[in-house]
Amino acid sequence: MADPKIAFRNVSKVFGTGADAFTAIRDLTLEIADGEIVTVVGPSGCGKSTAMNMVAGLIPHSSGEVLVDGRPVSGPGPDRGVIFQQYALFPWLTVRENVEFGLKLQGLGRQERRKRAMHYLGLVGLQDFAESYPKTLSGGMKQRCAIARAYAVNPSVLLMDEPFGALDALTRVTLQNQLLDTWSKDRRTVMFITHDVDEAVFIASRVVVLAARPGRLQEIIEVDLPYPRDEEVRLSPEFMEIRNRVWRAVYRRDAQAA
Ligand SMILES: Nc1ncnc2c1ncn2[C@@H]1O[C@H](COP(=O)(O)OP(=O)(O)OP(=O)(O)O)[C@@H](O)[C@H]1O
Repeated sequence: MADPKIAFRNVSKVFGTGADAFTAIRDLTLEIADGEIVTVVGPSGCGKSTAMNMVAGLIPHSSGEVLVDGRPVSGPGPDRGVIFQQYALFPWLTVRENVEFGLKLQGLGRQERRKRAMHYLGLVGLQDFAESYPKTLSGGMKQRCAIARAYAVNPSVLLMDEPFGALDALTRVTLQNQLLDTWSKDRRTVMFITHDVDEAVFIASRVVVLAARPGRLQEIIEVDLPYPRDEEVRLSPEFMEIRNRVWRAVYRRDAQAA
C-alpha cells in the first residue's frame, strides 16, 4: 500500500509494570489507506479500543510505531475526529453550539462557525433541532449531533468506537446508510469499531479481525462489494458469505479458547 493514512508497525501496548504488567496488544501491524473505511471486530478485550485510542493520541503505545500521514502520533489533533458510543455532548449548549464548539477552538469567526455548523447539521438531518438542547433529543439524534460535531472540524480521519452500539436496530441502519452516504461524498478515512458483524461488513472495504489474550491481528477479510451499497446488498448471497467468514473468524477462535 502506497503511503497509508494510518499505520501500525509492530505495535505493542502493555498496561502497568512489573508483576502487574498486562499485554493488551502484541505486535500489531496494519495499514489503512487514505479514503478507506475499515471496521475492526473481535471478542471483548481484544484491544479494539486500545488500538483506536493510540491512533487518536489518547494513550501512548509501548513499542513499535503508530503513524498518521507517515508521522508518529504524539497526542490528539484536529486531523483526527473521535466519536464514542456515549455521545458526550455538552448539556448546557444547544445542538448548534455543540457543533460550533470545536470550530470556536479553531478560532473561526461567529458567522463562519454558524454556517459550518448548520451545513453539518443538515447533513445528518438535524437542522430543525439546531436550537434544541441535548436532553430533548433521542439517542439516535444525540449521536447524529456528535457525528456532525466531529465532521465540522473537518478531520481527515474519523475514529469511531462503537458509535451506534447504544441505538435501536432501525436507527442503527439509518446511521450506517448516512455514514456511507457522507463517506461517498468526502472519502474520509474511517476506522470503525463494532461488535456487530453485519454492520462491520456493510460499511467496510476491509474487516480487521483481532484475537484476544493477548490482542493481536487474526485476519483481514476483504469486502468485495461495490459502493454505493443499499439495503439489497444485505440480502445478497455475497454479503452472507462474507458475513459468515467474519463470524467464523471472530467466534470460532473464541469458542476454541474457552
Ligand atoms: N487503562 C488500562 N489499564 C489496564 N488494562 C487496561 C486498560 N485499558 C484497557 N485495558 C485492558 O486491555 C485489554 C483491551 O481492552 P480494550 O478496551 O482495548 O478491548 P476492546 O476489544 O475494545 O473490548 P470491548 O469490546 O469489551 O470494548 C482488556 O483486557 C482491558 O482490560
